[in-house]
Amino acid sequence: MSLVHSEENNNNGKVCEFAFYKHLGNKLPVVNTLDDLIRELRELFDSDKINVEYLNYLMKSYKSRPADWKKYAKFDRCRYTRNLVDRGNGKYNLMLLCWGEGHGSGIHDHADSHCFMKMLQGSLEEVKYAWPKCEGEELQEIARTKLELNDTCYINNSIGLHRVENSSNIDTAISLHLYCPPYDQCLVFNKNTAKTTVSTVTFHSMYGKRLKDNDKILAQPEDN
Ligand SMILES: N[C@@H](CS(=O)O)C(=O)O
Ligand SMILES: [Fe+2]
Repeated sequence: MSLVHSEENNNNGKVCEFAFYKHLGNKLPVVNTLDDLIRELRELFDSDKINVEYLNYLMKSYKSRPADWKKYAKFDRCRYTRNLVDRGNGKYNLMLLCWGEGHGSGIHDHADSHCFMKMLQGSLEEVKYAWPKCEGEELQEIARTKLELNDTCYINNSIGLHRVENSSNIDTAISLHLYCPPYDQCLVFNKNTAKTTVSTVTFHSMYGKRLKDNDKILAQPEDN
């Protein structure tokens, strides 16, 4: 499986409105519900070549409707949770991340995975960092983005590292993440020293069912 850009997309990696449209032969699917989105994603990933503009289009065109996803939205008091929605035939993981007030991730990479993200509720701040040149140096911030309802964003290791935070102390936030291929380990970085630790990521629930604590694998990235 590989991710490809539409040939017509010469807009420096930005999504070209017409690229996927031409790719589809002018037939755009209707994505009204989360089930529509899941169906269209599965169909897209049936192919060996995944058109990135089209995947972006699908993530953008779904408009969040809480009734669609509330069965997956399970929070923890202490940290953000990862809740599996669909395994996409082993080619990708689609999941809901539930962020309590003040919850955030540590600074991390995404292994060899492409990460597409969409806001379903509330807002989050994403801070991107450059890869450190050597251990011992402080990580350099390269971008800071506020993500509001229905916004989408994308990251992979060639773009850099990031951390995500719900900075509100009154509202929770929920985001939808697609990782292809799925990954279960990533690197977590200390902001001041760039020292890394390997972190195994896990699910809080799968298909709407909470996992017992002893079914969960090791730890999730630490905040720092
Ligand atoms: N990539 C993180 C969430 S985020 O901070 O982008 C995870 O899957 O746990
Ligand atoms: Fe991430």
